[in-house]
Amino acid sequence: MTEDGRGGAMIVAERVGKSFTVRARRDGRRRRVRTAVRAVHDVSFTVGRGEFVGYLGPNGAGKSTTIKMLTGILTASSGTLRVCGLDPSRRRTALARRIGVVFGQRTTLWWDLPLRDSLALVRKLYRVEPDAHRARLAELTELLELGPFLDTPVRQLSLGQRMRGDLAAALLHDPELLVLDEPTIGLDVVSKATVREFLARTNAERGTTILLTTHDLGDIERLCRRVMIVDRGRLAFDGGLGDLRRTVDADRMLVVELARPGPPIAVDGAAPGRIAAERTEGPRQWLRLPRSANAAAVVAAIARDHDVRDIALREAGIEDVLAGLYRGEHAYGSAAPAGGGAPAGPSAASGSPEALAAE
Ligand SMILES: Nc1ncnc2c1ncn2[C@@H]1O[C@H](COP(=O)(O)OP(=O)(O)OP(=O)(O)O)[C@@H](O)[C@H]1O
Repeated sequence: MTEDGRGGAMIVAERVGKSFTVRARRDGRRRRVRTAVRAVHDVSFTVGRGEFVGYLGPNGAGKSTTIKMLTGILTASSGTLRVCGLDPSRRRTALARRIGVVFGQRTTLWWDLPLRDSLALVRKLYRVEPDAHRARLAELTELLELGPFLDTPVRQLSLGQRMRGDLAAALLHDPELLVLDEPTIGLDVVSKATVREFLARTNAERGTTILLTTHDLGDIERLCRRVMIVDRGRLAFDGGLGDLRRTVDADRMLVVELARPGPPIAVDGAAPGRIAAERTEGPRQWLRLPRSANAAAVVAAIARDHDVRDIALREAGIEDVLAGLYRGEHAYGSAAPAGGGAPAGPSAASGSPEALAAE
């Protein structure tokens, strides 16, 4: 990478950590104790120019804290961080000219101003030349379909309209990197589709690097070629969605439709343990198949012993995979993480504060 980050790597995080000091009563004691909460622990990764990366994890995993460090809002407690070749907390203003940031839960627009005026102020903040601004605004207006509400005060915009306005504000200065924290939260299916389509085009056609935090699995499946999963402050997985499915060895589900309702089906001998229906609904039954089970043998055994109308084998969707990971049912694979972080383990310290000192 060159000094200014134009060579290839857009984000380089090396063993980045962040601890917060909080004061809380512990074990019913009256005195409050200062404790350190490790929100992010030794996270290392590199994001290359032009990548579209999902940054995922359960609530409280450390995603927002990471994004705040990347954008210079928070300073890392340990490790080194470079975004566009800059140290975000020391070069916040210089960095702001090169990145765009959207927080789905908050707007950066001026509440009382029409969207058009809000965007004009953004132009001034980022010192975009008037001609470049006009051209870029026209382009964003078309892509994000802003036309019908450009002259409406931001406070009167629907959530979906406001989000499109926020995206325009974040991209008016044509940043190299776009950081998004839950950009589709609360949006209806049509607005989500518009936002996703826009993001996909921005990445593909302008080459904008995008880092996306979301709990919306549709966002991930539609947009992210690479996902990083943070769990209790540690980077637990870094790879493609397909790799994630393979790595976690997620169970498959067999859905059997019998000719008539009957007792729960059970099959012996096709896997190390017994496979039994975990759910029945009239003539339909659901059997969970571990990866180690021989699906053909299970299907043959059921067909031999039951009057079967239909059988379908459902591969685990990304939703099942992530739900299992977050609940701790699957171990993260040893292939992860790339970039040098350690797999999550019982020693991960986020959410388990360490006492510093009694007040
Ligand atoms: N300012 C703060 N002071 C103390 N603790 C904090 C602070 N900000 C975050 N934390 C703690 O750090 C941990 C990580 O929080 P963070 O907001 O980064 O998680 P997240 O992955 O973004 O969660 P969510 O998906 O719910 O938004 C949590 O245990 C949280 O309580």
